[in-house]
Amino acid sequence: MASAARQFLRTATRTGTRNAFAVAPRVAFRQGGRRAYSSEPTKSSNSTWLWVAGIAAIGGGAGYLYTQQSGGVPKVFKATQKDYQAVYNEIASRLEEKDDYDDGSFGPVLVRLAWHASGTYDKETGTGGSNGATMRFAPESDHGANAGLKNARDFLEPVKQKFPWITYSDLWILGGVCAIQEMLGPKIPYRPGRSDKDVSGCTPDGRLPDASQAQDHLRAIFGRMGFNDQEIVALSGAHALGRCHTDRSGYSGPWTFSPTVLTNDYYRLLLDEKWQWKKWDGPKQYEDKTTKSLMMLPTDYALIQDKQFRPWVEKYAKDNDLFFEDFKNVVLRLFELGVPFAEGTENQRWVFKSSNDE
Ligand code: HEM
Repeated sequence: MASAARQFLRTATRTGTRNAFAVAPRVAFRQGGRRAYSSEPTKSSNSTWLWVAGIAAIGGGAGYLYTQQSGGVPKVFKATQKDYQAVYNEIASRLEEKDDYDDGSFGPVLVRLAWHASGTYDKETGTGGSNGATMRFAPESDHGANAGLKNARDFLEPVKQKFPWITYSDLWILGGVCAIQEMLGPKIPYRPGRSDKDVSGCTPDGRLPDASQAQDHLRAIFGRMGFNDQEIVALSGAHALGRCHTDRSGYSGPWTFSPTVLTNDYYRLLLDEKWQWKKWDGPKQYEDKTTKSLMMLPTDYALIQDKQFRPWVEKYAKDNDLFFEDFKNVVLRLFELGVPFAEGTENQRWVFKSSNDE
């Protein structure tokens, strides 16, 4: 099913089926009901749940200890892989159910939330990163780069209500992992262990990339997180997913014809299509000359203009398996930036079962 769906979409893109992205959500997610939730501000802090311990090797398996204050008597709950898989399954079924958003899925905006939670990391000071979930608070929630991510936080809030023992920071990253896997991307191994910080942990504005810039800026921003050229190109492949919104970033449109399925089409389209400046009142962005329905940001286009980046674009355009392998490795690192995991847990990552597994 997974490969059939991908094959269909790849064929649709190659043969120029222009309504392919209208079809994509039907392939990745089935029809479902609708409910409305709101999470802001963080009224559902884990006031009754106190995170008390890091990873504990108990009975041969990794677990997390939480206490619930119930009538003054603390009860200990040890979350295991099975418990995190249950959270994964809940996110996956909500993705399938709530298919009336954007191109038919909350998946892309969940990936963006996990990335923006992580991408504030600064290796020099050790600040920022996916530990903390400080985007729950202003000023970080109001940073221009985070416009629209309330949709993702609200989407995950009922999951937090159902599984109050999970921290927001572990949940947001699990949301990204789940979305990538459910959109037919590679399995992303996962480690829990993030704890939530208060408003004082908010990072300063300006740590996330500015799409109007070029290669020097990309190297400065991603270098600050500890990533090299190859990793910058591999991470950018996430733009196969989702779209730009004029009321968020100011930019407009999707990068590929199948924005709810992860493929290497971003690289193929970058190389194969002719790109021209879009004539409009909005910020400078590229559009494809053939259909004028796809877009590239100046930072995306920089990947084929730069001599060191371009060979990686060419490699990933030719080889989807290589892209998936490199994407898995770099996203795993991105999602763990700034997290003080307990020693000895490097080899204790979990791989969750996807709903599309055989
Ligand atoms: C290379 C530097 C990057 C820049 C300048 C950039 C910029 C942007 C912009 C301007 C948008 C549109 C936001 C909107 O209007 O809703 C966007 C969307 C998105 N970005 Fe990036 N991004 C970068 C890297 C990444 C990385 C590393 C990832 C993940 C690994 C990522 C994942 C996404 C996703 C999935 C969306 C679609 C969100 C949606 O559909 O709501 N981006 N990005």
